[in-house]
Amino acid sequence: MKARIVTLPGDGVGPEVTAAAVAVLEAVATHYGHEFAFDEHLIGGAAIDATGEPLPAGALQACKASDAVLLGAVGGPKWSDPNAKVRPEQGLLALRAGLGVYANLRPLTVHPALATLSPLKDEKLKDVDVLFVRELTGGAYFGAKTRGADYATDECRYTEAEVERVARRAFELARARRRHVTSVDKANVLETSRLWRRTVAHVAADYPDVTLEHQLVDSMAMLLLTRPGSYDVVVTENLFGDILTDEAAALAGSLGLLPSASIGEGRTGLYEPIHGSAPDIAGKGVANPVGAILSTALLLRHSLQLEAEALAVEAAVDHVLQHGPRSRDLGGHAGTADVRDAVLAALADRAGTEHAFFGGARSCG
Ligand SMILES: NC(=O)c1ccc[n+]([C@@H]2O[C@H](COP(=O)([O-])OP(=O)(O)OC[C@H]3O[C@@H](n4cnc5c(N)ncnc54)[C@H](O)[C@@H]3O)[C@@H](O)[C@H]2O)c1
Ligand SMILES: CC(C)[C@H](C(=O)O)[C@@H](O)C(=O)O
Ligand SMILES: [Mg+2]
Repeated sequence: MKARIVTLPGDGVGPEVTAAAVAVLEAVATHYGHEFAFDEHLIGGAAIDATGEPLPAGALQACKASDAVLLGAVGGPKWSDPNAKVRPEQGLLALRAGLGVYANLRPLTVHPALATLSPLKDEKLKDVDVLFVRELTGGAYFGAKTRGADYATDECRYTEAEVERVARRAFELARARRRHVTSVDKANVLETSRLWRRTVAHVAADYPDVTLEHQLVDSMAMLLLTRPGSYDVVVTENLFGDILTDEAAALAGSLGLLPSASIGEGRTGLYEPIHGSAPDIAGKGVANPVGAILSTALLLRHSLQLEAEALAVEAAVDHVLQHGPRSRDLGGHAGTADVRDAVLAALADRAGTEHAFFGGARSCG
């Protein structure tokens, strides 16, 4: 198949992990007979430096016209002055809103070979398979903001329609999994959470085959560490989802491991690792590219409907996590390029085996 993919490397380690992810997509195209055209644009601090804006209009236009967008990360100390008028993160929020990608899927599993890196070193880890569905285009991120001489406000606003559409996504996804949804809110305090809880319960009535439980976010933060194996699909609002998924990444062994897919009603999905620009290790060639590479698997699955190719990328990553080489965050010494090359080799092996087995018959997807 032919596909147009916009890449937005961004800042810090963003360009390093994005380059590794693009190499994997290029290899998939070669091994499986696809044509992927890549079109790189600026976002974040790099875009501010070049144009004064965190998301130039041309970049957003190119994203909207593409089949999928692959993003690295934005932000960094250079652009973090609290008095700055324009910030890299605004570019990312404008992109998410511009593409209308309201559902951010963040899968969490713990690779058995990495279990010793997790803060939980016991049986609890082996059953961990959680899909976080984070609402991505509403809440405090997008409400009105004010700043006075000695105060500031961030309005947190949700409409029923915004909650309903992300809740439906969560229930649909649960149907293809273990049919359990945990909705996380702060309904004991926040009005938006009471609207959230009521709306999710209303949606649940259309999915009698899926069980729904409600959980307050503070206790959820604890339960994620004490019984992570009890969760299937976890749906929550924007800010809670941001925080809980970094916590979840620690269970997996490193923030560098987790991928994400952001989808809406439009045809273009946005794919990015959940980590940031990691200023402390940027430019050293040591960032873990696995979160970005696994984001390409989600891109192949959700935007291009290439399930076999997505599974091949995931299997190649599994192989590398099992046998190494490992980047520093996983206790190893490998650089970004070493991990990339090992994934590419595992992918080539697998594609070779599939071709031998199927006689190349499925190579054109
Ligand atoms: N999607 C995004 O673009 C995104 C996401 C999160 C944070 N940010 C931005 O990134 C900047 C830095 O934020 P932060 O330091 O709080 O979070 P961060 O995710 O950049 O880094 C947190 C810690 O995790 C480590 N880490 C992150 N990614 C890694 C990788 N691939 N391999 C190995 N280690 C990795 C870092 O070295 C650091 O110690 C901020 O400007 C923030 O707004 C952007
Ligand atoms: C950079 C920031 C705006 C972003 C968010 O909070 O959504 C990041 O933390 C993430 O998780 O993608
Ligand atoms: Mg985050």
